[in-house]
Amino acid sequence: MSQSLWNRVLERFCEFGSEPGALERDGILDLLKGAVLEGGKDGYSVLVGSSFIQRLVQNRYYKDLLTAFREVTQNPEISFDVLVQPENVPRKKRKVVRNSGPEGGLSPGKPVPLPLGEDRSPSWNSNLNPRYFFENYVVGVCNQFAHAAAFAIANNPSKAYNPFYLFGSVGLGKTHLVSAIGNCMIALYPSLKVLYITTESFLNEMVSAIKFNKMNEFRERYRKIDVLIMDDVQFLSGKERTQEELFYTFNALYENGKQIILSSDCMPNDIPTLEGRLKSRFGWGLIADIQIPDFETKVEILKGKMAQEKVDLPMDVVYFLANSIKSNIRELEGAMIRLGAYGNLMGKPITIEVARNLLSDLMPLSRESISVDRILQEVADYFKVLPKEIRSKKRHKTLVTARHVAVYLIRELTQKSYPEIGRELGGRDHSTAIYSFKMVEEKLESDPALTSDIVYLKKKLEQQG
Ligand SMILES: Nc1ncnc2c1ncn2[C@@H]1O[C@H](COP(=O)(O)OP(=O)(O)OP(=O)(O)O)[C@@H](O)[C@H]1O
Repeated sequence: MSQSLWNRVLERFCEFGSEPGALERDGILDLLKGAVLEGGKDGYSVLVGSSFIQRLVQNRYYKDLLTAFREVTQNPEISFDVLVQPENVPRKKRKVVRNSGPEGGLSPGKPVPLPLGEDRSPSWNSNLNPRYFFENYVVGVCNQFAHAAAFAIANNPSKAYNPFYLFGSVGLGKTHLVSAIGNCMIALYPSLKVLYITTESFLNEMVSAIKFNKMNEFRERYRKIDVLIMDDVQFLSGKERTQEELFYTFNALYENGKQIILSSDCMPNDIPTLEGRLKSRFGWGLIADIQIPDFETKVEILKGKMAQEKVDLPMDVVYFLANSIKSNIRELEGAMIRLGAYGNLMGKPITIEVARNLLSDLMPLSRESISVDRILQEVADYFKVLPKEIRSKKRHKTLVTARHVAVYLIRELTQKSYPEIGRELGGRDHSTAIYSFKMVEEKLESDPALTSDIVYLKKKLEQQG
């Protein structure tokens, strides 16, 4: 009953969508759909998944939600609290952790009501993607430093590090992290004017302002920002006029103590034809990078994305993806979505074989760069036997297991067909190779020891290329 009331409130809330802040609202909806409405005559509580969402709702959406709530219930007196629902929050702490939100101290515990704010609805469109926040950003060795810096900046705008320059190669989570800073800031400090803009949009706005003789308005708009988040500044390369305009914007903001956050795919010095004065300014504060994630971080990211997108893949397929897609998280995510869609549309279980066939375009490199001899050597070392024994006809237990594992890894990590694998393994028949592969594939579901053997060996082979 309460939940259907909540859904009606959300429907009404959506209808306020043409006002400033509508973009954020579209994203906040996803977060709010997971909330639970409790209560009755004396008042209602909305239980949300984390203190971050609590703050976001409280500081930015409360007034509109309350209006929607009152309209739907036709009760102008009614109100609700926003509480954190403890069991909705991930508790696991491991080497790779999903962050529990800003301020460290905002970690979930017993429900914490916040004082109801006065009207603090947004009148400023930050242009931030509301799906990117600290809580769904997985922290691993690859991004620990960048994350810590981002977190500090989010909590102390303009005081911690200014400017903050984040770089890393394609699809490694730069936009996610800089957006998380912005989203956290507007949750903690609702009156801050945070603006996220891509370098391309900045350029387009400027070109249009020049065309329509509106440069004063353009400059005015950028001078009144408290936090400028500019994504992909490598695209400044070769754009002299844009560089010049950004230089003036940068100076005005910096001199007024405003926070500047920049992301790029390389260090300032490596952006071709970037003016020296911008190069040096970009490095005035803190430069941090995001590196290629390790296997565990990729698995953790995949698990988070699967939960978010409601995709259910078996763990061996998750390991397979994390192992095969080397460096681009966007590709990893795309692969997961593709497999999820295939599973839904075809109604078939997703196996490693299916994944390999569907995603062959994403993983050609890993399948070409590892030789059969290397795989046999690694497997032999691991099981303390010799490669020639794996190829032999001998059938004692360790050798049989090593042979099955070798077949499985060759099939996974190379382009070899089953007949070729059979030949490589001492002239065996292709049906023997298929049997070995299937044996391992089936056992992976139920045999943790075998799974960890495979994961270890794959990781080792892939790392050394
Ligand atoms: N550590 C992480 N935790 C959770 N999700 C991540 C992480 N790193 C990347 N992602 C996800 O990967 C996808 C790509 O990330 P994002 O767009 O931020 O990358 P980028 O570095 O800005 O890419 P580009 O260089 O193309 O601009 C996003 O969906 C993002 O949520």
